[in-house]
Amino acid sequence: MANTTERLRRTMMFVPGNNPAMIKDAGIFGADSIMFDLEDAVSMAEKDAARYLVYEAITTIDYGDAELVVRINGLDTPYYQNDIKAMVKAGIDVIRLPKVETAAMIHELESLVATAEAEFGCEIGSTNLMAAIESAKGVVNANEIAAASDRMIGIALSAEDYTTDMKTHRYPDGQELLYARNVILHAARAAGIAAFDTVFTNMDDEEGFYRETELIHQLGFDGKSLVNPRQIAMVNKVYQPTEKEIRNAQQVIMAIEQARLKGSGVISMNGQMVDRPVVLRAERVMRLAQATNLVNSEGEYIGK
Ligand SMILES: CC(C)(COP(=O)(O)OP(=O)(O)OC[C@H]1O[C@@H](n2cnc3c(N)ncnc32)[C@H](O)[C@@H]1OP(=O)(O)O)[C@@H](O)C(=O)NCCC(=O)NCCSC(=O)C[C@@](O)(CC(=O)O)C(=O)O
Ligand SMILES: [Mg+2]
Repeated sequence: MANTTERLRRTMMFVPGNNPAMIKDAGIFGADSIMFDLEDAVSMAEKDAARYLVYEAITTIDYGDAELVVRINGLDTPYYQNDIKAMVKAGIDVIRLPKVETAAMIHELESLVATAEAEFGCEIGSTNLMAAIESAKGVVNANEIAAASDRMIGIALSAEDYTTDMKTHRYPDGQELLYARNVILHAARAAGIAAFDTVFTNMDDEEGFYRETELIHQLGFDGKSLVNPRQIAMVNKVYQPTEKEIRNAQQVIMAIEQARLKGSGVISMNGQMVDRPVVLRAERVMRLAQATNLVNSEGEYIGK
């Protein structure tokens, strides 16, 4: 079974591992996950210094409730083994492996992580994993990658490298990503793990950012990789359930309880059939509403 622990992962913000100022303040913006980058944001000359800096940050700075993720260097580099050792020793929550193309790559990562956990006296299995899919081969093998380990918490689309591999580039309507987004989403859902959409890199195009976030929310992604703190509030706004959705979810949950008391699993509410999938969706809306403080402990809508 995959690691299905459900936590909010709407926003996973990249923080360059060689930038002390950004690393120091990364916790103040309210990202669900902070992702320290040791890979493409860091030049070859700074790889060792960045690893050391990120290790120090994780072991000394209080990032509150944020999940701490590190994007290590790829398995085709001379850096990944030292990255894994240092990050496991630091007690990182999640290791994100870039440019994953096969399940065997996740197996190799898993084995090195287990060895490091044993070496540093960490609980075996305490380090979660995720994969970034950045090529056609990765998309083709997404099902096996998503199911490759019990430690996997999610898979992410990485559109900058992916569109390069596909001999195209990114367009405003995102048609070039439609197939990969759907494959990644289905692979994640089939494996019971999270799916993350790609970064949006034009900081001045707020309208484009909203359009893309609304699309991936509609498709069913858990969240998005981000490059800038200004993008966090915009994603949260799209992912926040509306008052109408919350009130409807409350009604659905009350209606089905009444139905169950009468021995039925299906009921009509305002002309709408309410059965198990409708109830599961309503429960998810309420979990999101609780996590975002839109309801009180009694489940009553309190807004913001
Ligand atoms: C984009 C920009 C240059 C814009 O600069 P700007 O100067 O316009 O930013 P401003 O908004 O003015 O900053 C206001 C204040 O926030 C601070 N601040 C900004 N960003 C912050 C941040 N990320 N973390 C903490 N703090 C931050 C800043 O220091 C300032 O603080 P202060 O001075 O105190 O006011 C900057 O954000 C940035 O460098 N981003 C990270 C870029 C990065 O990591 N790229 C690699 C990952 S993608 C990749 O590899 C492709 C991929 O692999 C992806 C995949 O796999 O998914 C694929 O293939 O698709
Ligand atoms: Mg990339």
